[in-house]
Amino acid sequence: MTLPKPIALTCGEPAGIGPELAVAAWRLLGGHIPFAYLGAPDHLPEDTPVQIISDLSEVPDAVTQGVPVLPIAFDGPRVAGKAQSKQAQGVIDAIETAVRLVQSGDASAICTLPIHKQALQEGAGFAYPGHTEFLSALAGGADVVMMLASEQLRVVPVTIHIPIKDVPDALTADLLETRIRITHRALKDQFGIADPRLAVAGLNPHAGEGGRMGREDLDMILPVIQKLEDEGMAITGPISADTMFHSEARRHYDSAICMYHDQALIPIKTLDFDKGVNVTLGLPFIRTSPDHGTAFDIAGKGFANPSSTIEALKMAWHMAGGSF
Ligand SMILES: NC(=O)c1ccc[n+]([C@@H]2O[C@H](COP(=O)([O-])OP(=O)(O)OC[C@H]3O[C@@H](n4cnc5c(N)ncnc54)[C@H](O)[C@@H]3O)[C@@H](O)[C@H]2O)c1
Ligand SMILES: N[C@H](C(=O)O)[C@H](O)COP(=O)(O)O
Repeated sequence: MTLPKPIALTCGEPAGIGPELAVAAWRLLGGHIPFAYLGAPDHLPEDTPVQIISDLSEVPDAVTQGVPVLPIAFDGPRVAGKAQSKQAQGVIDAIETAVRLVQSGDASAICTLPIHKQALQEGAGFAYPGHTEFLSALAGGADVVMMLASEQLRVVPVTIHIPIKDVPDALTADLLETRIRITHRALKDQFGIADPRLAVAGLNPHAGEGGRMGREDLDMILPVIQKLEDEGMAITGPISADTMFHSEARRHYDSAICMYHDQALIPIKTLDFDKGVNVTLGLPFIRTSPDHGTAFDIAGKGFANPSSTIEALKMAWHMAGGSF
């Protein structure tokens, strides 16, 4: 059987926990999921056995000896816990390199370690609020969906990285319908669910309480749901967001569609912070990521939990056709 190509694992913010997570993942996965770290070899913890490679075809041999590293130029050493402006461009270069490798077919998927958005904006004028939007742009403006997924729950925020005050205006019927259709398709194609069931949250308290606490639920969300239901989609809502995440409620859907970032991410990070995976749907390639950020407060101290990174690598590998 032919194995999928290796995964390109981008370093993310070197001041964060990314470098130590890459090494922990390599040790725990024991080479069963071949990946290359795209970053600076000297940013990895001191005792790391590093295998410098120049091409991803070298990964299957290299990964049994050490962490395969495809070097990306960085200005200076890592300072754990403190982002340096001069290193912001290297972080972006690693992501762009990974995308080139997956688009050329040299990588089967990309997995991204956390970036610090503020550091990238201040250091390199990074114009995107996150990987999701940057990857969409690198893929030619693809309509994408941010999903966070774990064994217990999948969630999709319809609006993503925008201020809460802008949410009502950004939420349109077109956007909602597009995000739902992409999610539905991906649940079939990438998660193997034959007839996905979707539960859509309302925007307002009690999903608007019949229009008494806001009209978006009735005027915009409900008609989209009815249209998709008429087409045969298994979809319900708008549901009051405060009651759709308890264990009995979760048994009735395969993904929750939420109206804004924290409505979606608070429940999954509360239930499954250690094992949640951030996956971008709608791209012409596979992208996963751990569900946490750069964790500057613990970077370099050696106790960052690698479980979410391992789950992200496993999901990418599985989606690429690999087994583990
Ligand atoms: N995929 C990504 O690139 C991504 C994801 C989330 C947040 N971020 C960014 O990360 C930066 C910091 O965000 P934040 O402080 O809100 O969240 P965070 O996830 O970095 O940290 C929140 C808390 O969780 C802890 N934590 C996080 N990951 C951990 C791990 N693997 N093991 C043990 N403890 C862990 C941290 O120590 C901290 O106390 C922000 O710039 C944010 O935008 C990036
Ligand atoms: N919203 C994500 C989270 O809180 O986990 C995080 O910011 C990552 O987003 P990107 O994958 O777009 O960087």
